[in-house]
Amino acid sequence: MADSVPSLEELHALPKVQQPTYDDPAEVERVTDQLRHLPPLVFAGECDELREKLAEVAQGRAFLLQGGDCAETFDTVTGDNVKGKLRVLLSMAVVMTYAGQVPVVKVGRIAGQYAKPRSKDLETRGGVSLPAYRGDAVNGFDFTPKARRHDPERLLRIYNASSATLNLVRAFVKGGFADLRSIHSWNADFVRNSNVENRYEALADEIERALAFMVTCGVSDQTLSEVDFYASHEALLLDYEHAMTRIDSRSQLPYDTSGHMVWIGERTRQLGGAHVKLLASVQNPIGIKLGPTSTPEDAIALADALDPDRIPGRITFITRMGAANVREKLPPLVKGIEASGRKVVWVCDPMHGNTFEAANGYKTRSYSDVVEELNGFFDVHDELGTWPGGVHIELTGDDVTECVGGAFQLGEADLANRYETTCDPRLNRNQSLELAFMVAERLSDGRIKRPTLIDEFRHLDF
Ligand SMILES: O=C[C@H](O)[C@H](O)COP(=O)(O)O
Ligand SMILES: C=C(OP(=O)(O)O)C(=O)O
Ligand SMILES: [Mn+2]
Repeated sequence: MADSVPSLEELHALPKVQQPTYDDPAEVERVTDQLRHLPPLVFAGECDELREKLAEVAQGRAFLLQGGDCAETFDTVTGDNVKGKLRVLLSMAVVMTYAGQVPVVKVGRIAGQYAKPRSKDLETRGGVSLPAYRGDAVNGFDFTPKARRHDPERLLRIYNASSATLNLVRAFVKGGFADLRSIHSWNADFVRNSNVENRYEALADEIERALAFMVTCGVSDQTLSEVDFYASHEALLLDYEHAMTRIDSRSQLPYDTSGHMVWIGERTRQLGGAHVKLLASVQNPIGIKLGPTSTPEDAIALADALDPDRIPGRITFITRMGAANVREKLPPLVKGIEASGRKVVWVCDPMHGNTFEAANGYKTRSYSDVVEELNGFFDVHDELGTWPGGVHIELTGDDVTECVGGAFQLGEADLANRYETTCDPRLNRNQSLELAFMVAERLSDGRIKRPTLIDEFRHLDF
């Protein structure tokens, strides 16, 4: 990649948006100095490995599942919470791999997703205005002046929280939890009688039979017991991401070691801006969010700025058009990039273009809009002959009530029951698994000649 890492001063001199306003620069410097001396959270070789897997996705030989919280919080860095997110992601991946018949690259919005861009700088309640909550990396969720102060010390806390999370994720995925032979137990405490559960259990039974056969044939134990799982987040806070950027001792090249994959958000992807400049200088695979106002020229210019050498797997475009826009807005972008000769990963984020406020004031999304955008995404790629490379989902392993619809037909009145997100509404575990079946169905459409598993499940009445 072309650029060397800019100094922090150079970065801050560039146009930048969505940054904290700290009141004591000396405090920020003390914190970033400490961060610079702490060990990297990820190893450069792992970032390369993920980039190579994403290159396979770009070629249409694999599919990306990227998912997790909108905003991780310090309070939810617990064993149960991390396990819950991991098991829903692993279950989704199994459904997509087996029913969709495609290898799935697994990436969490996890171990670093602590900073949020916001539409408004201030939040007003009962006539009182305070700084908006910008994620635990910046300030606290409580509506008090003390909590809402932008506190640089929090950057050290996100380092520690990310480190604890990643440590557990690594232990789970390499230490036996992800063993394919225990897929039944990942969802052992499903809500009984759910149609999603029936489908999952039927699929798990079939996989168990297939695994028994593979073991008999001599497939190695390690293949079944370990998975590769990667961490990603939005690289929003320039001070933090810059402090976590290190030179790889093997290659002498810079990597942002705060996560394996980092992405640039819809609000911070200005050409010539600080975020693009910083991420252009590191070797990690990079995501770029593209909303409905993006033009093909924007997409091409961003790809050129971030990937002048056209390194396979480097660029993932995460499109978030909204269900009503995707069929009109996505094709010009895909055509433009294809015409430029690039092979990128195209991922659908069916969440961020479909947010609305329910009558009772909750920020929510409808499961049917999510499915509608995904269907539009698959249809567009079918028509253009390009590969629909993956999905990017805000989800949780808990049975929260934040998005309406889905198998249990959650209504707006149900939102109050378990609305726990501090930012955007997430799919709960059942909605997430239901979505995985929908995606698997689209992936296997017309590609698998034998009667599909989905056909076999039809009698289950879902
Ligand atoms: O994921 C993030 C949100 O979409 C973003 O922070 C904007 O949310 P807001 O409109 O509530 O500020
Ligand atoms: C803020 C987010 O998305 P976007 O940049 O697409 O709005 C997000 O992914 O949480
Ligand atoms: Mn979000």
